[in-house]
Amino acid sequence: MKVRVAVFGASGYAGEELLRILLRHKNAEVAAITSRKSAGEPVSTVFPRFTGAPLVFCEPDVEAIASKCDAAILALPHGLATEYAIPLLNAGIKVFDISADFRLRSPEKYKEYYKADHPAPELLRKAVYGLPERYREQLRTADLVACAGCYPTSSILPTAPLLAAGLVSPKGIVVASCSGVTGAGRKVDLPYIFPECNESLKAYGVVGHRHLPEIEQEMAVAAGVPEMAINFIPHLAPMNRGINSTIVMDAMPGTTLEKIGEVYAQAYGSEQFVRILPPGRTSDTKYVFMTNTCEIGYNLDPHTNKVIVTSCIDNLTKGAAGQAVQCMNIRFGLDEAEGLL
Ligand SMILES: NC(=O)C1=CN([C@@H]2O[C@H](COP(=O)(O)OP(=O)(O)OC[C@H]3O[C@@H](n4cnc5c(N)ncnc54)[C@H](OP(=O)(O)O)[C@@H]3O)[C@@H](O)[C@H]2O)C=CC1
Ligand SMILES: CC(=O)N[C@@H](CCC(=O)OP(=O)(O)O)C(=O)O
Repeated sequence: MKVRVAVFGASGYAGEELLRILLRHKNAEVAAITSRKSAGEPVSTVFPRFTGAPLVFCEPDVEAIASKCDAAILALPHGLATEYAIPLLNAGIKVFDISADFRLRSPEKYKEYYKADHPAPELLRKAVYGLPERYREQLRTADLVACAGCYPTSSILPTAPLLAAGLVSPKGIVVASCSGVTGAGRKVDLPYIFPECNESLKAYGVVGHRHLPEIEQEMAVAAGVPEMAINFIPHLAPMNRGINSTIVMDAMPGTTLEKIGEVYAQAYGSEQFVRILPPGRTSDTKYVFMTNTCEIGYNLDPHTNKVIVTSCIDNLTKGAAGQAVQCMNIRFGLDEAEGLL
């Protein structure tokens, strides 16, 4: 079986990574790639690495594209997904949205952080959160998948099992994350040009970043509490791709390194895309570069009684395109790792 996949926003960074994965995927066929600026151009004009692939960018014309695909992956700037998702869903296409548009369950939180009413709150209820290690069963039947964000993926995977097992307190958690510059998209904008971000490491959005409610939402589900309040401190790091999140949590009484290791082994021992390092080690973006893996290291500091975990992903793979394809593989009953190893 070949799933016919349309990629909306294929000329961006997430789009490029989707094409890299989908072109080697045994059970997927790229049915359409969209870009307004490059419509009519062969894919190699924008990405020479795909020279030889018989793909030409087209306008994001939903009706024309819906008739020739089974799945649509939306790699568009946030705020646009609803206008594409509704007609695609009506045409029976499975939709995998890489943007943030359907990730928050609460329309009120969406309004607070995205400064607009959600255009289709009923779709927030319908969407399944696209983080396979947490929602695999629901993904098997999902029509609309809200792929987890990049910072949230790196934050939720290492914390959820510890919160669920009661090894750490849900109060007072601090997540400090560093992202490569491709996280900001393929655009020309002063803070992201080479002289500005090279040889520089800088925090931004230290209060109220738009990924904060997404991380809190999923941590609260894991902890079994109605709401959580954490600090999320993103940084722009002078590298192209990769995210490292360092997460500091209060250990609950009786928490030991051994227990943390056991909980991780139970949660992720059979997961193909989560690597738990031996106790005392820290994760490194170098070892997840261009992979769909989340690498997690864990430590316990007896001096302050804090659990300190580090977690690395490639923002474009496990943080975006790889995650979307992993969700698509699950939804279509394919080998979950197809195209991703
Ligand atoms: N970069 C990352 O690490 C991650 C990104 N994401 C999310 O994935 C989405 C894509 O990100 P990224 O690839 O970085 O973004 P880019 O800016 O690199 O690419 C955006 C793509 O969308 C197209 N596009 C832009 N505006 C419109 C429009 N109004 N209508 C139709 N198409 C449009 C662009 O092509 P054209 O303008 O030619 O139409 C381009 O192909 C975003 O929502 C982002 O937040 C999620 C996780 C990680
Ligand atoms: C470095 C950088 O600018 N990162 C982006 C987040 C990356 C991203 O694409 O966010 P989504 O996962 O919500 O789509 C930011 O801070 O807004």
